[in-house]
Amino acid sequence: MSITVTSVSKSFGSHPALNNVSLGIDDGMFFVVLGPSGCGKSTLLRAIAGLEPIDAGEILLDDVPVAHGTLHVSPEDRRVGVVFQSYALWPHMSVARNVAFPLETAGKRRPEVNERVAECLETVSLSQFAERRPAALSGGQRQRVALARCLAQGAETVLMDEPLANLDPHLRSTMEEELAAFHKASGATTLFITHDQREAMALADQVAVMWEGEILQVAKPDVLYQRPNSRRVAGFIGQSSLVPVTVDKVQGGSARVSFADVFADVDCPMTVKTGPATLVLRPEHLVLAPGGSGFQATVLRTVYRGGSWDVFVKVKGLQEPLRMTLDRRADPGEPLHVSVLRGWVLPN
Ligand SMILES: Nc1ncnc2c1ncn2[C@@H]1O[C@H](COP(=O)(O)OP(=O)(O)OP(=O)(O)O)[C@@H](O)[C@H]1O
Repeated sequence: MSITVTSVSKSFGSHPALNNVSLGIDDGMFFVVLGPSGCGKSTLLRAIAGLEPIDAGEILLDDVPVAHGTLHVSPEDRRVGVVFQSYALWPHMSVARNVAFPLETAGKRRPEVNERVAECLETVSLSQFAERRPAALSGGQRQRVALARCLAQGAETVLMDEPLANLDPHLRSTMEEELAAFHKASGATTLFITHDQREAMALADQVAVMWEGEILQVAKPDVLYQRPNSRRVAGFIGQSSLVPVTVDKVQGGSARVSFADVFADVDCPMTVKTGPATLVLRPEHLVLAPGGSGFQATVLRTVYRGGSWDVFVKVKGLQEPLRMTLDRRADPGEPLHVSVLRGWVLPN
């Protein structure tokens, strides 16, 4: 099922939770909405599910309007499954019954239901808890029951609101793999909401970065990382140093830039012109230069990351330190020779 959101706005009192939001999700896509707490992610998901009426704009499912003007198609008639952060389980039913319930109400036969429930509980590693009540489960386990229920329904479109939020890191990455495998096997269009950029990068075909009710950029994860369209996206996705530079020369998608006494050839959007600009340097864009080449930098502080060190270096003429990753220890005060391998000039 494809999802098209066009110029959707929604306010709570005078607070705009969604401000002119537009996005297109193709049939079968794994689409992640990424943004900090309170930016409007859940409101967007609820609007698509039909749980929140919108003030303006239009929402189409498979090119059919479900919200527009006075039209508001009810959630039951939108054929989308929703997994919430708060698990919404029936407390008086066992785990297995919670998962089976939507299949039973859809009129599936008992052997088929049992088989499907067993499969889905296996997927979320909860087979041994099938007869427990939700109250006797941990938060993470309840979340997995909610996921299993959604998987069991085989919904054509699944909307997930931070479904992995309460899981410990190990289980979280297992569940990420399960979700990716489920998505591949089912082909269900998936809208996944998270504030965790690592999760977004791992799962998404496309990521929309959201900030204060607006969509800042929609792109594939690698494009978002390598070619952010603004300081905000560059700062929100991955680690970066934002360096004020002068663009001296532009040719196609590359630019020669200078800052302090440093010259570097980097990537840039076609729209960039010569003059002042901001350069995004990821830690891996900076490397130790061989044999005293490159420019001089002094180590300010280091943080051990298990196998590598985050190193913050001071460069004469730059106000902010640059961040790089080294595979050896470097001590504060140590002089380094550094060169710029790559970089990305932000659009003006
Ligand atoms: N029913 C409501 N009444 C009033 N304000 C609301 C309501 N629902 C959401 N808001 C406000 O709208 C804004 C967006 O909320 P929303 O839940 O969509 O954010 P979010 O990005 O999903 O946050 P989180 O990651 O913390 O769940 C917030 O400022 C929130 O306080």
